[in-house]
Amino acid sequence: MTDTSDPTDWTDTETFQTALQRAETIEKGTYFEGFTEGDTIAHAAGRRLTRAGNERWMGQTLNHDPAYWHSDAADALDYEEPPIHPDYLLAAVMGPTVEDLSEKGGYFLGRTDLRYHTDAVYPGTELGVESTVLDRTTSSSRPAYGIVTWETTGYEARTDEPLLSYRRTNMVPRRDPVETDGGESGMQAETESGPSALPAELIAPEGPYFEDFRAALGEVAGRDAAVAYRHERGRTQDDLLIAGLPLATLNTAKQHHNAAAMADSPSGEPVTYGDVTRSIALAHARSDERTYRELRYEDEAFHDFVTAGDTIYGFTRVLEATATPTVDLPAGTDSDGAGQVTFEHFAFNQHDEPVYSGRRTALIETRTHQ
Ligand SMILES: CC(C)(COP(=O)(O)OP(=O)(O)OC[C@H]1O[C@@H](n2cnc3c(N)ncnc32)[C@H](O)[C@@H]1OP(=O)(O)O)[C@@H](O)C(=O)NCCC(=O)NCCSC(=O)C[C@H](O)C(=O)O
Repeated sequence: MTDTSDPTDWTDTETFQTALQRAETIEKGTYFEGFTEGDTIAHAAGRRLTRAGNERWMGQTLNHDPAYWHSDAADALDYEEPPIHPDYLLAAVMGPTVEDLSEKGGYFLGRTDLRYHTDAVYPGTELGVESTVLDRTTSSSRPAYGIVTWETTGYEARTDEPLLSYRRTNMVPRRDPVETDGGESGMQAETESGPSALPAELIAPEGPYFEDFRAALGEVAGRDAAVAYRHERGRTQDDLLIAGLPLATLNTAKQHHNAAAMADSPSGEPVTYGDVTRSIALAHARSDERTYRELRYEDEAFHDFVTAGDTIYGFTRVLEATATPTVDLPAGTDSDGAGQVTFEHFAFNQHDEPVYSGRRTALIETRTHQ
């Protein structure tokens, strides 16, 4: 029987605070010491992908490509129906991994070898997600942290069909830090080492088609010049971007939604989820090109925090353009009417400081694609 004669007033503030000090916390997440190379982790069930979730992500990040919500536009890009946007798919795959891999906090440092395995993913897909610990190493600059790399695969849970995979690296807090994190950001280090030499001339392509990127590369070939340009749009960080979008993908990292916990962190406040920052910069770039398919991403890195009120802009460098794809195409992708372009994209803030960079290979429509 329940004892109703408890003399303790648990709602008395002093009593309650004492209880909080004495009580054990049932923890979430995994410290660095909890990861063993080679271990595979099956994450909790992922989201059932919906048009509403897709459109919320796309609308807020300025990925306003109608192929992902309008049937005629989808048909023009050879889709059966408007598919799930690749950036939303990526965030929805990473979301359920956070509880197991990165909820303890620490920095999302970067990701590489992101590949899409299938031409399109449609609403109604139910995600399954699995990760393997590839590497764990002590951080020499921050003894309070270790550095862990995982390989993650997102698949259709009912058929086991792989949808995408990537390798992600985070700093992960150690259970027993030997030192607190007082390190400075990567941008500070870069400033101290001084600017590196740029090509004498930066030019922009004349249009958004494959031929325009190839012509621009032809123009700079053999000269002290590069195809590199900025995109005009910016997106200021608000609560929906910082807390709303990651929570909608099941991303439980406290960095994005717990202001009290973040008050004691180096940023002093919640920070934007790396994949939101990235998606905004990519949206700016995509608005100046005729994207046909996303193929792969390499060497993505997050260089500095993004917080409320920061405005994210995009900058693009064009590295290569080939009429015939040189990378493996996702199953079912037909590259007719498109050429392969490799870009380096940057997100930067209102102080012109880069906060994200990554290499992206995509199929870009040719002028003749109907
Ligand atoms: C994180 C930073 C503060 C680091 O700054 P700085 O110390 O100047 O940079 P270093 O280049 O020296 O890197 C520190 C150590 O980390 C290793 N490192 C860095 N990048 C990688 C990588 N891609 N792969 C492997 N290892 C990497 C370096 O080798 C250094 O190692 P060591 O010398 O042994 O210590 C600064 O970069 C920063 O502030 N970045 C922004 C971070 C951020 O805001 N990320 C996105 C938001 S957080 C998020 O999205 C969380 C997400 O939800 C999740 O759950 O993951």
